[in-house]
Amino acid sequence: MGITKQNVAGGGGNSSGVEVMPDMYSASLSMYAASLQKPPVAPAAGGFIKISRRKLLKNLEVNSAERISSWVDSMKASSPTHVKAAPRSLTEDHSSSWMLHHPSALDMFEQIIDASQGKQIVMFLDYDGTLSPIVDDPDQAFMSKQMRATVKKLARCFPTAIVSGRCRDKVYSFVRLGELYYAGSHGMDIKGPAKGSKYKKGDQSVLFQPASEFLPMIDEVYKKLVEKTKSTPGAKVENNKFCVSVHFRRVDEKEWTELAQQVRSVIKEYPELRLTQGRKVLEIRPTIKWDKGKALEFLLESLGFANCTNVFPVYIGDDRTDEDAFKILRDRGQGFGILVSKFPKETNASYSLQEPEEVMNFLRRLVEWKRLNI
Ligand SMILES: O=P(O)(O)OC[C@H]1O[C@H](O[C@H]2O[C@H](CO)[C@@H](O)[C@H](O)[C@H]2O)[C@H](O)[C@@H](O)[C@@H]1O
Repeated sequence: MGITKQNVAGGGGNSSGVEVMPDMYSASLSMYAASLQKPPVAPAAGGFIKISRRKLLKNLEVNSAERISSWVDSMKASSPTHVKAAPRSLTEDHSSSWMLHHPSALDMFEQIIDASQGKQIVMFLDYDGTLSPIVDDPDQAFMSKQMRATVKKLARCFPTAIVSGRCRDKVYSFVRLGELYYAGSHGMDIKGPAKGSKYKKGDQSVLFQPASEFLPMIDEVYKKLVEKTKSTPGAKVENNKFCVSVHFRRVDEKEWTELAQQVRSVIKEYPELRLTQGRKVLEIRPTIKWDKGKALEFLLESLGFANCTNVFPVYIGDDRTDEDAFKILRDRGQGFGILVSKFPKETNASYSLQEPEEVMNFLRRLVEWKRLNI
């Protein structure tokens, strides 16, 4: 394998180890950028920056308040109710121009197949919001029987991997298909098929966990977050093994600032961790240079397609964390990403699908095309 532990170690967040990925709709983007680009203070003679303790504490407080406020702006921006607040005509114009650049993968099916001709299609599927509809309770995010049957057939036709922010065991308990590759914890926990995949390489099953030394820390942070957020009604902390999710889908918007402060008060003690955001969820993970994009490259390599030109990876996902994988495909100029979204979003994906039902239809068409073209 060309990917080692050494080249995944290293910082991914800013100097405080905390990074929020802001949403395109948010005015917070510029505020966030500005907060990262504060003019440097000129050092005094001798290389020291002279600053009184009182001023230092005051600065820390202000920075912390700014950071909390940019988190909350970003939390609001990721909520469709805020996105819909734009004037209707503007939304419609934006929407149709977005669809021109990211057409439906179902409408473009023939063109997609033409582009893949002669190449090995490899399928990468996100779970929540892609294979299963978004629901209020993360423990109830089941995929339908029909979707499961479709993914099973898909895996007979093409090498297939599930790439999820969830803990690998949890996503496996939802999907229950032993013939797939699974990358849990945003790609930080990769395992090859347990049984009967014709795409399995060799006898050994792949197992790759680039963040294993963070396990005790993540466990500790999970417990602290559970304790800290228990006073916020609706907050739910999920242990995803190599990362932790703090859900605010069921938290009243008036409590979001309080929740952000609670999360910040825990993770400020851990510069080795960073914060990113998904759909109504704050995600805390190690600052190693590893994400769903790196997991995609690792899996292609494991499948024997490291330097191949005749491979055609297709990645389908709905979340900000899936953008890392879309970008890898765009940069490699191989295959493409499909964003699952009902709303226009800034994305590196080439095509779009509106919801898991459309994802299932797209996968069924792939299976049918393969059946007719063996
Ligand atoms: O990479 P994914 O498979 O998309 O995982 C990302 C997060 O998905 C889950 O949360 C999301 O789905 C929940 C169930 O529909 C929903 O309640 C929540 O608001 C969404 O953010 C999962 O629970 C998280 O741990 C994952 O990080």
